[in-house]
Amino acid sequence: MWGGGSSGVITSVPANVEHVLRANFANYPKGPYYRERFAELLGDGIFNADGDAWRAQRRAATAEMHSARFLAFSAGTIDRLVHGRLVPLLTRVAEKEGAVVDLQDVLLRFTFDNICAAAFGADTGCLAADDDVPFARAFERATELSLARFVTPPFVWKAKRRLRVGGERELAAAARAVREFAQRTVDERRAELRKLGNLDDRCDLLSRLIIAGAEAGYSDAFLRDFCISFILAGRDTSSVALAWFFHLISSHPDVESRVLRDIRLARGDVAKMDYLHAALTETMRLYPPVPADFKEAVADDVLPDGSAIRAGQRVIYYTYGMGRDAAAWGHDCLEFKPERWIKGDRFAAAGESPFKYVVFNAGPRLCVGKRFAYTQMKTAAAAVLERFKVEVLPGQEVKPKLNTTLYMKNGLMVRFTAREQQQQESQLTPGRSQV
Ligand code: HEM
Repeated sequence: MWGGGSSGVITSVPANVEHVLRANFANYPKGPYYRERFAELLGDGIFNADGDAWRAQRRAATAEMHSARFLAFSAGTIDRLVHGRLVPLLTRVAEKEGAVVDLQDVLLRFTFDNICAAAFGADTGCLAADDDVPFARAFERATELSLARFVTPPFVWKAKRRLRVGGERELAAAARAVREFAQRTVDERRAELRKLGNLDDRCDLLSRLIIAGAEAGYSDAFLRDFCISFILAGRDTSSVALAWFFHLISSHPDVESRVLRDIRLARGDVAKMDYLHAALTETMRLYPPVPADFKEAVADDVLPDGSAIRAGQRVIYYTYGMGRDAAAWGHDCLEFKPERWIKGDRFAAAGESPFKYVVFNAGPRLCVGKRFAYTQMKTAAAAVLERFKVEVLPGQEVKPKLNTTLYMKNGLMVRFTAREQQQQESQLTPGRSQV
């Protein structure tokens, strides 16, 4: 990449990916190229860290996120947001004659609120707000401007950073706003602990880490960076997956019927929604929220397919291409078929190498939020689909945006119709199909 100031190999071969992500893990950290570009926003947070700093945060994150306490708490935050804010908002849209909404935008607001509630115990209120929320806006700008560094020659953005001009000046301000918000939340939570003597009523990650930190000695910077990394990792990925899911469902009525049946049979227990789980998994095979990712080699190496890698070069693995490879998925690899993931009537990924489907990464740096993400996506999809028929407006161009997250470039304009209303209308209008 001439502009980006780096070189390397791009691959979609599962054996190469397994080599990088697991077999020779120590040789492929995120590396300085990544760290430098995200330094202002992420500091030493888990998403940006390698070595001991990464290991310490990974251990803390895994212990907390797999605890029964956090699982119950996060399911509660998801439920409250879905039923207390998302469904009422969509009901208002459905009630307005002819109203159209950008579903991707609504979902992005939902997941931002959700990840902030889980990470900080903070109510950012994006779903309820008519306008942009300053913290969310600062976070978005800081992310966009950090990513711009990946495609700008280093001497250009480094000179702008030194001179504090243009996008670099804006990045410094946006990252400062994010870090100040995070620091304020840490200060307030520590003050609450001093006042009450405990944080027993709080189950968010920050509060649990403050308690755990009494022994482990986590600094304010550790806590702040950890939470910011979590927001970056968890804010947009599940919303774009959901947006692509609704898009695919709208053109596959047979899949929609099976999803609805699955939702009804599960009676509100998302763990039992196997077909919905499969439909989301299949959506992300075709539209992975993180379409490509990379690691940087510490020492010279040779990949299993014979490609030579020099120290400092990057290995980019192309998740989007891997999901659409006939060699891995068969001649129907471009078709949306959730049945691929069903054995009997249960979801089954068994037999699939985790290095063939690297949507959540694989190996020691597997996504920590995978379970959270599925609960969140299934709860939201079930609540929406059982109440509304989602009609994607015809004539719009739905296509991916060139970005590190697979957003829809122009959003997804949809209309909602309440299911009961839709049933009445289809009884009155002969020929209109009923789901
Ligand atoms: C559909 C939704 C999601 C997808 C597809 C996804 C995908 C990924 C991928 C590809 C990575 C590896 C990134 C890298 O190493 O470069 C990752 C890491 C991570 N994800 Fe997710 N993610 C999702 C949702 C979430 C959520 C909701 C959270 C938080 C609750 C989360 C937390 C994390 C964290 C903390 C890491 C860093 C792990 C580490 O480096 O050890 N993710 N995710």
